Amino acid sequence: MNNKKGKKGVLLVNLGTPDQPDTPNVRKYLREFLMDGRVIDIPFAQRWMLVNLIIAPFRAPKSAAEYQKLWDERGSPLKYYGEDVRDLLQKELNGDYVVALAMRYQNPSIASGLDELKKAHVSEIIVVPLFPQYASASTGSVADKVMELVRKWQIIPNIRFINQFADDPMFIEVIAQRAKKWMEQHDYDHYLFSYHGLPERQILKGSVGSQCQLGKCCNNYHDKNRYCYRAQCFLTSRLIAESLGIPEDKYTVAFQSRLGKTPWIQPYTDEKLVEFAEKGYKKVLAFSPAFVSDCLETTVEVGETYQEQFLEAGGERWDLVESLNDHPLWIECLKNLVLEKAS
Ligand SMILES: C=CC1=C(C)c2cc3[nH]c(cc4nc(cc5[nH]c(cc1n2)c(C)c5CCC(=O)O)C(CCC(=O)O)=C4C)c(C)c3C=C
Ligand SMILES: [Fe+2]
Ligand SMILES: [Fe+2]
Repeated sequence: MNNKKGKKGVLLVNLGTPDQPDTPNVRKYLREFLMDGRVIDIPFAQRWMLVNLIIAPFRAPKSAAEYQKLWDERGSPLKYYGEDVRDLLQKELNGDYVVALAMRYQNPSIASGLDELKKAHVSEIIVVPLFPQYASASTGSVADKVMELVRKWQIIPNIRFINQFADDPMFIEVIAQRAKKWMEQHDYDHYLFSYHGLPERQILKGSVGSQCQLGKCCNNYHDKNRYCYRAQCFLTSRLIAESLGIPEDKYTVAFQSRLGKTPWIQPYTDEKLVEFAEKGYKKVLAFSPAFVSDCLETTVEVGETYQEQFLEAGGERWDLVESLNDHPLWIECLKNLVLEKAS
């Protein structure tokens, strides 16, 4: 080999999606997903009973119906945009890099992505969990799985994890550009930044030295709450709002998709949207900046379910800013993260 340093590998990892939008495939996906101890962080036996006897059997048919709304001729957007982004990033990085795509749950698996990189004899692996804000249930789980697999290798290459990019200027810029298209066409009364929720205890468990007191600390992002998911969500929202000239009193940060009975981080999106209608807001533009591609949580939950609820509560217009998907600046942003270049 001429190049003594060898190629470097990039492993892009998103959450995962069912193979098909039918009940058996959704059940299989939910089982793998929710049996992850970083997602449902309770003792194994309790988790097993909750997932296998309650959530998977009852939730699977309902979720499958939602997935059918999401599916299009190319399948699940989370997967096909992942494939597009992998191919575009491979073109952008020169031949010194091999880019592989993996999903934390279901397919293509992290094991198959790592295998691809191993076969390419990469000297280093850069793992990019496709979650802008760090959470143990998403980013942490990807790192956990990669380490579980790689620790069995005879030769362990250098590995670098990109743990968050909540304030990356190019990431912010793509969302702002997508939003401008809507803002040029409509005069919105209010803007909503809706993020995937988390059980409160998961944030508190990561709060070293108890610096994170939910609701009190998250507006202020600093080195001690750097990995507080809620604080990062506020940070992303503030940066997008600043970039679009949206004043503080015209936007709200909220959290969606709670599961189970324990408290999740607040405020809750479904409660906020009713409050918006009660306050007389007629036109709302929603952002989903926890997701890099359109998926069930964005297109169906925010774009359809919350839209219906807002209109029923008296609102007149509810639009959703598309995710980063295959935007050229998003590919540029990933390239910079991999090359450790400032955006
Ligand atoms: C921002 C990243 C995500 C975090 C953090 C996260 C935590 C988390 N999720 C659940 C439960 C469910 N999430 C579901 C779908 C889903 N979640 C994310 C991302 C994060 N989840 C995405 C991108 C998706 C959509 C995937 C797709 O195929 O489009 C689902 C399945 C759908 C449903 O039945 O509603 C569940 C369940 C928990 C419990 C949790 C943290 C504790
Ligand atoms: Fe989720
Ligand atoms: Fe916090």
